[in-house]
Amino acid sequence: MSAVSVRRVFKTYGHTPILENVDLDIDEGQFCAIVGASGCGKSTFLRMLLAQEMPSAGEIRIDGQPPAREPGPDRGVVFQRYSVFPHLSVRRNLLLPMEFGGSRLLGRLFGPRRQELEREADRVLERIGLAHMADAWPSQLSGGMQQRLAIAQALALKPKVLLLDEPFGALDPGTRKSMHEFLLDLWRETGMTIFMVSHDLSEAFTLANRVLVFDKRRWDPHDPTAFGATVTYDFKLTEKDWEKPDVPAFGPPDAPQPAAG
Ligand SMILES: Nc1ncnc2c1ncn2[C@@H]1O[C@H](COP(=O)(O)OP(=O)(O)OP(=O)(O)O)[C@@H](O)[C@H]1O
Repeated sequence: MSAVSVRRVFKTYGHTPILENVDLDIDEGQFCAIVGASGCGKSTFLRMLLAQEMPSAGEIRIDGQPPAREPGPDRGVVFQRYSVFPHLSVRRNLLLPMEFGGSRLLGRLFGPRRQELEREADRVLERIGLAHMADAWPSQLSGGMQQRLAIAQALALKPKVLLLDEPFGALDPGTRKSMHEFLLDLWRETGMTIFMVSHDLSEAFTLANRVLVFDKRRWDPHDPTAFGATVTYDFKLTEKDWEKPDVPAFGPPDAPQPAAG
């Protein structure tokens, strides 16, 4: 059974089709990058995996079940804009999901298990270059630092499915590279299934082992909103073809091309 199955999913807002006939099987442990033109429905697709939106038609299954409406350790999520708790220190921000993961019924943990988690949190903070800020408030961190913390927070739960919506967009190139390595290490360690929306093709092809291109198959020049997007290319990469393949430019197939000069 696929970890995630998407069967003939359509999504419409009002009368406007956004996605049409998306049909996918994602294996457990696959790292799927989702790329496509702005506004083609990539975030909408992620929101359907989170059950924040329902398909207008078709169905989505995660481990054979419809995606749960409640957030839980089965799915972690990171959005482009960092979303950490402003009233908790950096260390507490990281400990909170760890405690939640380790003690779902009992609430806060105490004793040796808690000390173990604190040591684990400190190791992660060291790893993401925030050890010196462990006792600071999020407001004292730069945007890039806050995003690193948000990513580490989502990963702390070791979710089965991780959903990333442009998670590295706001990071400087050096930080971005070290967060790429951090994510890849955790992916290899945990074998979680990852969906990552990215506008950066090289990032998509460097990190993921499957790249889904969302685009419109049909295009009405008189009404650009007449048709929704679907998966037009599905690149399954092996270690050997980790190099970026020749990917066509995004855009509707029959859209007028900009005039040269
Ligand atoms: N709640 C909503 N109600 C109505 N229209 C919406 C809603 N959410 C998204 N849309 C529209 O659906 C389309 C797809 O939006 P979405 O954010 O999924 O695109 P995207 O591919 O993630 O874009 P970007 O790359 O720019 O982030 C857009 O035209 C957007 O305006």
